[in-house]
Amino acid sequence: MQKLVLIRHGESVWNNENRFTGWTDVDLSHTGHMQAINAGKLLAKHGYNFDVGYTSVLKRSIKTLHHILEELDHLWIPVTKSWRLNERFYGALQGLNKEETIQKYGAEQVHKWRRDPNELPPAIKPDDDRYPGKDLRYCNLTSREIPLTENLSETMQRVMPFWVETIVPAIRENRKVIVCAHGNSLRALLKYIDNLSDEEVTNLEIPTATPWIHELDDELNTIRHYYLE
Ligand SMILES: O=C(O)[C@H](O)COP(=O)(O)O
Repeated sequence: MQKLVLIRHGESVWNNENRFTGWTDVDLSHTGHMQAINAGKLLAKHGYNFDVGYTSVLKRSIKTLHHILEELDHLWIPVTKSWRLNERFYGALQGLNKEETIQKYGAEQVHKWRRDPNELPPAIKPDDDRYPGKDLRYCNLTSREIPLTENLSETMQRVMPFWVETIVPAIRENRKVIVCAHGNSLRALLKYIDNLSDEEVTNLEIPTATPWIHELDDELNTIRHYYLE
């Protein structure tokens, strides 16, 4: 039996301001830093340690993992950062306040944008300042890989190769793995590895900075999962 630890980043400044974030590189709030440190302390208290860590290329997730590894005195382990673990790209919603968006478009539409796996938020255009193609960290992506908007199914399509080609081989080599990512990239990952239905994934809400333990069998199917307390 292998234990895989998944964790969503701590509260970000825009989580706190209730704004759609997506690929915007927003920092952790003070609360977010504290949540991440506490998550590290909790993992330490339960005797966890890791051989390898994976995270996105967004600082709220990178810093959360860093805090955790610092608390475990494990800052030295290899950490791979990949755009494939980024939050879902929220298109033209990025930067908007979620409550104001509900007032403008209605609760039903906003719920669909947020939780329907097949609903696409309004797209940006490549001349938009929010276009990731303007950001150096994405310079090796093809134009097809750079999103203008994304639904959860598309997020799953880009998370999946990272799971299959990078994380799975590490688990098969018996390495102890922690993945620190985002609400929707983790939902996408779970949809794939646990074969969740659209309805199940729609109802899946992942709290910030709470270690989520997945016990896996030899085929890497989840036997059980729980949040560490
Ligand atoms: O990108 C965001 O705004 C959040 O990290 C996730 O938002 P959601 O819960 O509205 O999908």
